[in-house]
Amino acid sequence: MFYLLVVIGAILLCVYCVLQRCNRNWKMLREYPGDYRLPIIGNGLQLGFDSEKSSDKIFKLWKKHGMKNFRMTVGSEEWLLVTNPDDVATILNHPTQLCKQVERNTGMQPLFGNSLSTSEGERWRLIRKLLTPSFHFKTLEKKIDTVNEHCDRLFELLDEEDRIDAYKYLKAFMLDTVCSSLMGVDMKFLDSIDHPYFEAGDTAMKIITENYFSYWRSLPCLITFTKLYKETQRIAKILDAMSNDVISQRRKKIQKLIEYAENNKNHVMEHDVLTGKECLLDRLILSKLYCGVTLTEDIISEEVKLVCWTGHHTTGLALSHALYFIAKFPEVQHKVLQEQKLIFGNDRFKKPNHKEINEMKYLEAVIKESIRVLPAITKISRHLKNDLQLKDGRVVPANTTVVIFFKGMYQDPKLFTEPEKYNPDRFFSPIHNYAFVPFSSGPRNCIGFRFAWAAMKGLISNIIRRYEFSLAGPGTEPQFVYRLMTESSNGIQLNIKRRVYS
Ligand code: HEM
Repeated sequence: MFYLLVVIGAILLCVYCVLQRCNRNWKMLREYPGDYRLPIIGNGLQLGFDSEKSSDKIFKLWKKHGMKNFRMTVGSEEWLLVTNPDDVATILNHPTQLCKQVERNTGMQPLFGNSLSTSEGERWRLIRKLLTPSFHFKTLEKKIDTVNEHCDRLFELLDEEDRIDAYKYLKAFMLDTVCSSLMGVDMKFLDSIDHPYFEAGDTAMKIITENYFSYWRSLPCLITFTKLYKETQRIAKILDAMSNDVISQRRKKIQKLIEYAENNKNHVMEHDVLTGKECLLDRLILSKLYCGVTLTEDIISEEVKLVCWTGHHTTGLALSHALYFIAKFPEVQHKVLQEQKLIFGNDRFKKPNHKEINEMKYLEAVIKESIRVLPAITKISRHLKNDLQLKDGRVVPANTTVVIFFKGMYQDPKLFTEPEKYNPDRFFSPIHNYAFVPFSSGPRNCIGFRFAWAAMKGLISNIIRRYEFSLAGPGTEPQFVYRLMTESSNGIQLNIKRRVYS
């Protein structure tokens, strides 16, 4: 009887503590605008049941609450949606608030395990440190050479076409570039643009978005009976097969290189495997050499899967969207071309180098404006481990999910005048340093941002001197959907014609 009373007492104490804590959190959160919350589901119904439309609904709520930071309760989780750039700076630059949102991680983990983008603590620190040298700016010149090489292969295909779905070609181009530059293998995806990996990669994005907005996702007993679960298993197998293929091809190459080095002792230090900067996969496979820890096969496979998918999907979308706007606005296309002529004269075939890529300021503004209008990633997040004070003195309590809502920020007239207009020139006027951070910032920013810029500017520089682009015409206008990334459900259909220089 005594023990029973102790147990009941302990349970009551716990309940009391939880209620107290919620109450404390709620007192802090209700300082922000937001709607009335229903018991258990909170404001969940306001997101609806179609995950593809949830981001649009959040956008409408943001407008309703004065285009300012606002709160929502989704199931049992508290969200603060942030669009104030001063607050974005505080959050992203925080040295210890580095955990990602629980909902997003639950969405990604079935496909990408506990890889760099979802992990925290020791695992995240170890892998981040191990992979960072592969993205160092000193490695860029070589990466640009790889971009140029794959452009040649891409143009052999485009020369045969007069109309393309840019997604198909540019995702394959990016995946080949990622595999060659970072994995040290030539996978030749451009030779099979209908490879099942691409359908799997697209479906992965839908699954992550659906998981993100499904309240019942954290009940595994319910999930295992759903169609979504079976689909997730199917996609996971395809993504696994691709990364395992990449790893086994590189392992064979490493083996050959080591044998060669053993037989030719003078050449040992000359090879990439032993200088170890460029090839990300070598750093994973030979991790003992670089960080003193041997990684398991599972860890290597998860990291390769993540880098291949995220590296080609985000950049492939951003590139396609930039070409879409270039095709839609002939005056923008003309200015991009003029800038190329200033750099290369009338040479349509000169491959750009790092210095020339840095000179392409107008092209950079075009890509930025394309990402602003169609955010490659619509939101990023941090799950707060401790209370966090924002600039106006209000405190966001621990356990809140802070969602940096890019889609809202980029449409905020306080930050971008006439935000509905596509106007690359706006990037030549001063803007708040944290009003536009598509690659995030601070200790957990996008590890691949330099590579992404080099690939995007390198590809467009090559392609725009070779072809003219226009929209494919009535009935083909892209239907944009705001998943965790912005995508068109019917691709990006463009007319393409060999360019004649006047
Ligand atoms: C236009 C292209 C790209 C965009 C817009 C983009 C954007 C982002 C953003 C917003 C994040 C989240 C950062 C955060 O939560 O603070 C991220 C993370 C990441 N990105 Fe990118 N990215 C792009 C290309 C790439 C490429 C080319 C690679 C690699 C080849 C890459 C690899 C990663 C990885 C591994 C992470 C996780 C980093 C971590 O959590 O430590 N991304 N990216």
